[in-house]
Parts: sequence; C-alpha cells; structure tokens
Amino acid sequence: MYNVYQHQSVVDADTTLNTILNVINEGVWDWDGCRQKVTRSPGWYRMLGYDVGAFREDVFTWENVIHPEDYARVMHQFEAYITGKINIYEVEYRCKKSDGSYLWIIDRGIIAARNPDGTVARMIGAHQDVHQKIVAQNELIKKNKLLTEGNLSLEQLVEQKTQELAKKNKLLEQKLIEIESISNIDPLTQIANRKFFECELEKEIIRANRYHHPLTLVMFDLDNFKDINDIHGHKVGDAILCRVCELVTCNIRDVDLFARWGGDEFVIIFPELTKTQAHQTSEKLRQLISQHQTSMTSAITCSFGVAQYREGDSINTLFQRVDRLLYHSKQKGRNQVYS
Ligand SMILES: Nc1nc2c(ncn2[C@@H]2O[C@H](COP(=O)(O)OP(=O)(O)OP(=O)(O)O)[C@@H](O)[C@H]2O)c(=O)[nH]1
Repeated sequence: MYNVYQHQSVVDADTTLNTILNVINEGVWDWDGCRQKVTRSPGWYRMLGYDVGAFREDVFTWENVIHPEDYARVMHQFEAYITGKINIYEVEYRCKKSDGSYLWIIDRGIIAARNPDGTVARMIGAHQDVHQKIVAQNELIKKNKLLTEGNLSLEQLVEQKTQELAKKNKLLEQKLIEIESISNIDPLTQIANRKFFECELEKEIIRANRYHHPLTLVMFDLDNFKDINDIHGHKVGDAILCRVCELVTCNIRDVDLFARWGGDEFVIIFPELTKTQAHQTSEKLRQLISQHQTSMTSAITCSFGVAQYREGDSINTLFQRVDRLLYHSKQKGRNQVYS
C-alpha cells in the first residue's frame, strides 16, 4: 500500500514539510540554540498580521512581541522548561499584532536536541490562536465576579436595611411607650389622669369580685381652693396642687392608685383595704396636708369621702356614694373624712 509520508529522498521530505508549514495557520518556530537563530513559518507572521519574514530571525523578535504584562510569566515557564524543572512547555500569552492590538495565543514547544553540557541545541514549537476562547473566558470571569459582588452587596444592603429597620422599630416602640405613659399622666401634677384611673378601677373591681377582696375608693377635694387662686394667683394654686400630690404619693402604698379626677379633685383606689382601713389612711393624709407648712399660703385643707366597693356596684354607683360622702364632709365644715 502506498504511504504519502514515505519520501524517496531528504529533499522530498523537506518539500513536504515546507509546504505544510506554508499552508497551516499555526505559527511554527524552530530555535537553533547553537547559532542563536529562530526560523519562523509563514503562519507565525500571518497570525500576527506581519509580512512573512518581516523580522530578524532571533529570539528578540519573539520577546518583543510578548505583552509586557505576560512577559515575566512566559519567561518563567520557558526557563523552567529548558532547565528541566518542568516537563512541558505550554503557556498562554498575548502577542503584539501589526495593528498594535494583542492576540491571545497558546505557545507549545519541545526540546529536540540538547548539547553535551545540557543546554538546548534545538527546540521546536508552535503558536496557536486561542484569542476567541480566552476573550470569552475572561468575559465570563468578569461577569461572574460582578454577579458575585452584586449578590454580596445585595446581601449586605439587605442586612444593613434590616438593622436600620430594627433600630427604627425600637425607637418607635420607645416613642409609643412614652406617648402611652404621657397620655396616662396629668401634665401638671405628674400623677395618673382620670382616663387611666377609670381603666384601672374597672380592673380592680373585677379583681375584687374574683377574690372577694375588699376595695375602697377615696375622693378628696381641696377646701376653698378658689380663694387661694383668687388671693395668691393661679401659679401659686398650681404649686399647691403639686405639693399636695407629692404629700399623698409619699404616704400611700405602691399598690394604691392615686389620680387627678379634675380641677382640685383627686381620687385614690385602695385595693384590699376595707372602708375602716381606708378611712384611717385618709385621716392620716388629711392631717399631713393640713399640718403642712407652706410659705405661699396659710394652711391648706382637704375634705374626704371614703366608700367601699359593694358586690353589684357599678363604677357609677360607687362614685355616687363617694361623691355624696365628700359632699357631707364639705357640708360638715370641710377638713374632714366621711365614710
Ligand atoms: N391653679 C389652678 N386652679 C385650678 C386648676 N383646676 C381648677 N382650678 C381651680 O380650682 C377652683 C375650684 O373651686 P371650687 O370648685 O369652687 O371649689 P373650692 O373653692 O375649692 O371650694 P370647696 O370645694 O367648696 O371647698 C376653681 O377656682 C378652679 O379655677 C388648676 O389646674 N390650677
């Protein structure tokens, strides 16, 4: 059988080889280490857009076309191969084209012969155009990086927003607590207001019914307060209201609820106290207030009504009773406790 690669002479073989080198796109190079000469195939020049044979046949031609950023890496690989540190010479890098742009190639080479001292006598290799592949690959890496960074920054953004939201929610919660407590407090005397008192009284009535515990309501009113206002002025009147509230607050239990009913009228819930016990406490308060010395006016006195909750009582009926008792106290000369 006839084999096309069996040549009759060396000249024949050379002709075949040169023809192949002429037509292939790969850029073949052949380095003669002894004569420091590099022969390059027409494909080598064509690949980079140069006229065939445009450069000198030395290694500097090669080094001059390597991209400056790739140069050190290429030389490192080349050096490692020719000194026997690595077994394969195969490296991807950019080569300068005739129009100034760069082309990604893969360069592979094999040592064909060594000198007796181990240096390279001949090395043959080829450049292959891998530009499209590398550009596409780099594009993909770039997009992946952007995507990862994008995802990361999105996660960070969500985390940051969540923290901001949690902070704002906490502030809002605090504000709500503040607003709620403000809405339950009388602005002048800083004790509970009527709205809060009514809610608490309802709860205490339910509790008293559930456990059959006593519950007593006290209402007191400053005596002739209008005169104090008229004589000393509204500001002094305000200060006296506040002073009375301080005295009462300091002399009742924590479980008792003291509130401003309106104007110069005040109420106290005494949970678990009978009428008699609440009467005693009210008497103590009456005395404390009347004995209290103030540079602003002569003695301040208060009249008290004391009514114990009876099963079946509504808030209204309880208030009617306590109101009547307070009225009695006023009628009987003021500065008294009626139960
Ligand atoms: N300074 C001051 N005065 C107030 C306030 N609220 C109500 N008053 C005054 O309290 C006075 C209450 O007067 P009256 O209801 O006539 O009762 P009183 O003079 O205390 O007389 P008796 O209750 O019968 O002993 C009025 O003059 C109101 O203007 C307040 O917040 N500050």
